Amino acid sequence: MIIDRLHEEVLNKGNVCVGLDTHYDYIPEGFKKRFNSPAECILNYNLSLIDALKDKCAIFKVQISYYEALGLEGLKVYAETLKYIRKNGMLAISDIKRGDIAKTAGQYAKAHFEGDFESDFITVNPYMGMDSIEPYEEYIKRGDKGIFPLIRTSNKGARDIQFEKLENGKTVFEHTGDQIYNLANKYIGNCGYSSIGGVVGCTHEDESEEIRNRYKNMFFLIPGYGAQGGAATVVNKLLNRGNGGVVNSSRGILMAYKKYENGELNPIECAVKEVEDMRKVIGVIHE
Ligand SMILES: O=c1ccn([C@@H]2O[C@H](COP(=O)(O)O)[C@@H](O)[C@H]2O)c(=O)[nH]1
Repeated sequence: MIIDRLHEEVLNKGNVCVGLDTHYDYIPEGFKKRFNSPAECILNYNLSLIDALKDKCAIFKVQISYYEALGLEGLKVYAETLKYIRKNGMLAISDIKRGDIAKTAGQYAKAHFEGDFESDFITVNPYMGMDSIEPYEEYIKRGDKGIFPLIRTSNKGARDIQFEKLENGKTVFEHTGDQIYNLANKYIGNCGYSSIGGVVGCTHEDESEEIRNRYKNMFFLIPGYGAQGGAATVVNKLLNRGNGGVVNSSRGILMAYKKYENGELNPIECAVKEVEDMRKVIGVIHE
């Protein structure tokens, strides 16, 4: 199962998930000067980061919106970035957050688990119901693909809907998470986690320990670290003896150079330092 590979990557390289939400504005002027177009520059920034970080992170997450926003040129960069990650033996999460009726979800599955945009994991939005997740199962069953449905997101607005109490006494995110968890239990790998994981942000502390205990076999994609202010203490509650999750930081790594004097001259080295620092504060126990 694909989750066994991710579990192994965490054992070997720690819990960092490097987010490639690569906006042209995030790249320093000196780096930009070497290229003829924003698309070419973004691709080269990504490739340089992948080369420098592939031995220091568990996985890369590519946020599709930053590439879609640049039209066809951007989508070519998106495809090339995914190809490069996977060609280097690394795993990729495509952060696409799709959610639609089953027939349409089937096309999303084909689009992101095969062909030009093939990825190892995708994020999905389960709030249209469990039938919107079913089409991905065909790929999960085969063993080499996985999904991360949204459960409790990192944004402030998560409280608007996901934290609401239902008549059954559960919050909306627990009700959703429980249904995902039931399905996830069909696809447990040798490592004890399922290839159906869950997105749980590290910006809301209160229920974090409870969430970890409620979803024991669920591998978490944990966004919110760095630019959104998510804390290492929350991350450690969501992890399970140092495994069971990867922690994403995108802007915090892409623009790490801003923390250092003259950092813009060496943005890739600054990103490496950021990932190394991140590894030191999260998920210290591995077994
Ligand atoms: O709950 C969620 C789900 C997904 N995300 C995504 O993670 C990254 C976060 O970027 P930062 O720059 O590290 O804040 C981004 O791609 C989001 O779309 C999330 O933040 N929260």
